[in-house]
Amino acid sequence: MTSARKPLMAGNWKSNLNHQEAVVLVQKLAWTLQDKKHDFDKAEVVVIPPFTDIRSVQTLVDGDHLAIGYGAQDVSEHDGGAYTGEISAAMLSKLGCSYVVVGHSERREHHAETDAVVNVKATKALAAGISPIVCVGEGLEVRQAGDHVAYTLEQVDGSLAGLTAEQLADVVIAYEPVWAIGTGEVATPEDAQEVCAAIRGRVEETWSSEVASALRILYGGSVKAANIAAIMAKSDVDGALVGGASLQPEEFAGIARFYAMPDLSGA
Ligand SMILES: O=C[C@H](O)COP(=O)(O)O
Repeated sequence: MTSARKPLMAGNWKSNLNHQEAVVLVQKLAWTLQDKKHDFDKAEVVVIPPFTDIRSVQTLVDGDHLAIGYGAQDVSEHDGGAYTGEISAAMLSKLGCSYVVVGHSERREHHAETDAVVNVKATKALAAGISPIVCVGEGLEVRQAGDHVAYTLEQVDGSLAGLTAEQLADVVIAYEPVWAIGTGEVATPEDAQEVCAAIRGRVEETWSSEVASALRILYGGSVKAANIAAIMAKSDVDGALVGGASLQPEEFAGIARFYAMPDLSGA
């Protein structure tokens, strides 16, 4: 991690927690971070609840002046109209969302989202003033074939196609090897660094070194308080997109406080 890029720890709750449980979790997270004197300059902390929880989280964050940010797990390709079930970027903006996850592997897999769809969603988010967290990453077969870098860079190319350098300033990329998501099978810090560095290199080639050096690239996949310090020690990893561990406030607070954690990797 380079100091010019503020680390971002984003907790993707996926389809977990109703709006009442959401309030309890965010309160516990805020108390834990406050108790441990978390330095928000050292890591931005963001929760990504289901749509139904966002209004409650907004009310809590605003009412208690919390430094915790929040976002959504998906956004519509459409601006509004006759698209039953879709949530537009303007709606998320009105709810105060700073971030939206686009192209999560679970949406790519279960909702057949292509890079072209992810590209439109990222563009809609940016137009509404919301930073897209664009997810990329390979499955196990691709990894075993040794094609993980090329595969992931193709997703980066397709998902970010046509965006300007100015737009890239508000984009976050999350590298999530699918085989490491929810499996307990964490990629090694070296695995994460290899692909995150390749992504940064591709962004430098396509845009510029200024854009690449300012871009935050997260790692995601079985991140825990016990392994985050080793992952964050890598120069091209700027944070984490956390699933399961973000549902436990103590654990997620420990991840956010990676800078105070011992590196237990033995590396
Ligand atoms: O969005 C988060 C990722 O899918 C990682 O999930 P996980 O930390 O449960 O492996």
